[in-house]
Amino acid sequence: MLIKATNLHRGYTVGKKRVEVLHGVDLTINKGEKVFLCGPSGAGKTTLMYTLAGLEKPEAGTVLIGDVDLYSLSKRRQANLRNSRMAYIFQNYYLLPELTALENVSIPALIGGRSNMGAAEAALERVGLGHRQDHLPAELSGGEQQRVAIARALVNKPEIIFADEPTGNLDSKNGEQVMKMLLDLASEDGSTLVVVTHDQSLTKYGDRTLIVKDGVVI
Ligand SMILES: Nc1ncnc2c1ncn2[C@@H]1O[C@H](COP(=O)(O)OP(=O)(O)OP(=O)(O)O)[C@@H](O)[C@H]1O
Repeated sequence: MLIKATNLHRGYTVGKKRVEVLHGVDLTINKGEKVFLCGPSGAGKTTLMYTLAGLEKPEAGTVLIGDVDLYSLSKRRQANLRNSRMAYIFQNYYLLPELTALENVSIPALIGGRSNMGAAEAALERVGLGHRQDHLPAELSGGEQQRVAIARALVNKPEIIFADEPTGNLDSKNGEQVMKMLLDLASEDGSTLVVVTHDQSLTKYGDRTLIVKDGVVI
């Protein structure tokens, strides 16, 4: 067991209205597993992933990462845990526009206090973009930008990669290529992968698909 969530609750209050999103979610994800979170729009997939990923504190319940109770840690220790053991990929890539592809990929190493351009170059090679390292994000296609974001996620060899609709902005052919690349590279490194997607046709590449519906995992 690498991730164990127990009885997670999360809702939002907007004005006077309360929306319950997670109603007591329990799940376990094993080391090296590739898990998709699917389900209808608004079901709470992103909320669940953010909660597992240390990005959104549940109102009740616990998230264990290995034997560490994530939200019982101080904010600083949570940040250290995220930086050292996790990586994130988002639908909108979130590359820094004024930095080159190579500089973007090197950021996680710089945050960790290690300047390692060699590792960043190697990660860009792994996603097939060694020849684009000096390009700015605006000079790359959507699929290429997401491959740079994948290289950035891989560069520190994280234990867990969380991806929120990583192919949501790509056409179906590009999306399938990018998803396959992400799964293959995570497998090579033995990383655990948690991916939110609404595209059920891509879930065949994973080990397990969890359906989020009405605030629970079914
Ligand atoms: N910060 C917020 N404030 C208020 N409501 C929110 C907030 N974040 C999410 N919600 C609500 O929580 C519910 C679940 O949102 P979430 O983004 O987790 O769903 P999802 O399954 O990922 O949806 P989609 O597939 O459409 O992205 C939605 O009804 C949404 O409006």
